[in-house]
Amino acid sequence: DLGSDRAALLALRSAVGGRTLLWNATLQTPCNWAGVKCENNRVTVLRLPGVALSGELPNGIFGNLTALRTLSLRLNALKGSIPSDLAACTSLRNLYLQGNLFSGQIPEFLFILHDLVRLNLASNNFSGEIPASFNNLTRLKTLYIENNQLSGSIPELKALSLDQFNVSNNLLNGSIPAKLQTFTKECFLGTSLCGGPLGLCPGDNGTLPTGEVNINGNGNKRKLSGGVIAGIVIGCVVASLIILVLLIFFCRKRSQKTSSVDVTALKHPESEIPRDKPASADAENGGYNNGYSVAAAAAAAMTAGNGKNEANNNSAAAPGAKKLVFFGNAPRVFDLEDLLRASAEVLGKGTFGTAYKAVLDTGTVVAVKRLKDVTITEKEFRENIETVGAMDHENLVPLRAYYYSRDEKLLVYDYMPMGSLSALLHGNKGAGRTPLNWEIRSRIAHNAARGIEYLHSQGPNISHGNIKSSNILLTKSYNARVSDFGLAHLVGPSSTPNRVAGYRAPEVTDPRRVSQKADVYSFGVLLLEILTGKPPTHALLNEEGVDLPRWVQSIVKEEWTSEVFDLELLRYQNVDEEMVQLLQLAIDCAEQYPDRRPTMSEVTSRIEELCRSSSRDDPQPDLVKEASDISSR
Ligand SMILES: Nc1ncnc2c1ncn2[C@@H]1O[C@H](COP(=O)(O)OP(=O)(O)OP(=O)(O)O)[C@@H](O)[C@H]1O
Repeated sequence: DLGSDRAALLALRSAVGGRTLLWNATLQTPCNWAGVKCENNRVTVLRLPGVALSGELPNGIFGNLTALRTLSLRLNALKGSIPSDLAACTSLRNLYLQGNLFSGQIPEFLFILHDLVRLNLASNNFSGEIPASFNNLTRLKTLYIENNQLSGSIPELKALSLDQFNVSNNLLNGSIPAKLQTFTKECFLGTSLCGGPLGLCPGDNGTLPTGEVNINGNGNKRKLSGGVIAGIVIGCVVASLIILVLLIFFCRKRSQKTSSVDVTALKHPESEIPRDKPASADAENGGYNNGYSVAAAAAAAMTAGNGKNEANNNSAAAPGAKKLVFFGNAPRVFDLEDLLRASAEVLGKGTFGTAYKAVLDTGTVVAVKRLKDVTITEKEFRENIETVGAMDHENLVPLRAYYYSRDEKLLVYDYMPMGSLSALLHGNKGAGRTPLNWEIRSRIAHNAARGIEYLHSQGPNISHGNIKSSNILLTKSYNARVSDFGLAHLVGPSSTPNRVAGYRAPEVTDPRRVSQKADVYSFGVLLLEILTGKPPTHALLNEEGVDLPRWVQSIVKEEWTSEVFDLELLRYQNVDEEMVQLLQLAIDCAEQYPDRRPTMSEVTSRIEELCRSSSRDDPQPDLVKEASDISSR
């Protein structure tokens, strides 16, 4: 009954949960505890993903939770074997244990659970062979067992009709059974398997096709004759020489080009920006230097060397180069002339150039970014900017238009009146400060995650590349929008200011070589910043400062404690479970190894899950939860 379910949950908490599961034990019913769902007075769903559970699951707990249909303990630090009394949970349909440290063989008792539909044991330390008894689980649709130490060959799984399957990164060998050969090769990589998507096995049809070497197999390579080897070596040497000659040729061409750019840059030096006050409003403080008017001068600087003059002397410019290029079908409400006449004010100087607030005659306010150090070609620039302009999501700051000429590159964005998250968190500590309670912070985190998730959904190679709190801008109602996306691809090599380093994933050694997983890292640091109220700095650059991920991890390792959280946040409420869950998510995102970080869509659904009670603008949380349950990867 519910009483014994409740007792079992509390036993689970004291065995592996420590203080991370802040379930309110004074409540008689466990049905409102985070991660718990009931039906007909029994606990049917237990989802505790990524909440730092650790240690071994003892026997005697799951034997009581016999009505469980979904059990998710993924992304924790559970070790040892799966307790055998789980066999009593015969209604179990979904079992997600991926991302733990479970070891030993895949236990036989799992095959009594005939209702299992989704089974995910990936990214653990399971060893031994894949049991043929999987054939008992005739309803199984998902079998993920990748990233383990499983050995031997894959048994025939004739009784199963799987939709999802992955055995990659195991010690498996032998041929892929016919029934599984419909899955793509990614599902088998990192093993010594052969056949199906990985190509023929030795001995299939007598021999390997001529010239084919099984790159996946370990002992399956056929010996090549001395003549063939000599041929390959000579071929490689000749090819390297040709590449070398081509490289020298292109480098020469490129250096000629660079010097011609330098000459034109001298004609329109940066010094045209008024120097009465440095044009570097502290971006970390929001960059709103009211009363500092650069007005017409800045507007002129924004378009230095172009406009009317250029019409006469820049005949090399592409057709339309003297015009603002607008995105989408929206009517052109202003043109370059209007922008020139606008009064402008410096918002701040960033990695890619200086940002201005420009107020047009019509009253329209826009933010104009004047890019510096653009070294890619015009064609590349226009292609890249088209991709940026095509992005359309309520949590992205829309890029309305751009201007490109040889000497000037301008980007026109919607102006965001409430400034940046950086300014909100670290600016104005005195009276008149917007109090940042949990509701606002968690909503900003959710909005930003959605914006980045949208970007990532546009293609595997699309990433933001510069996620940080000064690029999270706020609307009047404190909804957040992500800005500055795609700019890393628009400029050439340039030095990156120190403050970016605190957000940069450890594997990103060249700031332009960004990836979605690197974005997830930066987003993790951003979450830590939201929760701790501390700006990230880089240990190497500022020994006094905090390396946020390391600092938080060191505290969390000792004991879960309220010390990590921003005091301002704690002024409104005690540390509660959602805050701890968001902290755990932040730590997961800021994992050192990219593969261990969640994807942005996983991040969004985890935030949605934990915001459900506090956020009113949560879109269809149940749908999202179901989706994350099914794809739980
Ligand atoms: N559309 C906008 N509306 C309002 N303020 C903006 C807008 N775009 C940028 N800002 C503000 O202008 C300042 C400078 O922005 P900018 O993006 O040039 O630099 P940054 O964000 O500090 O660094 P980076 O160039 O690396 O992104 C920041 O404080 C930023 O919050």
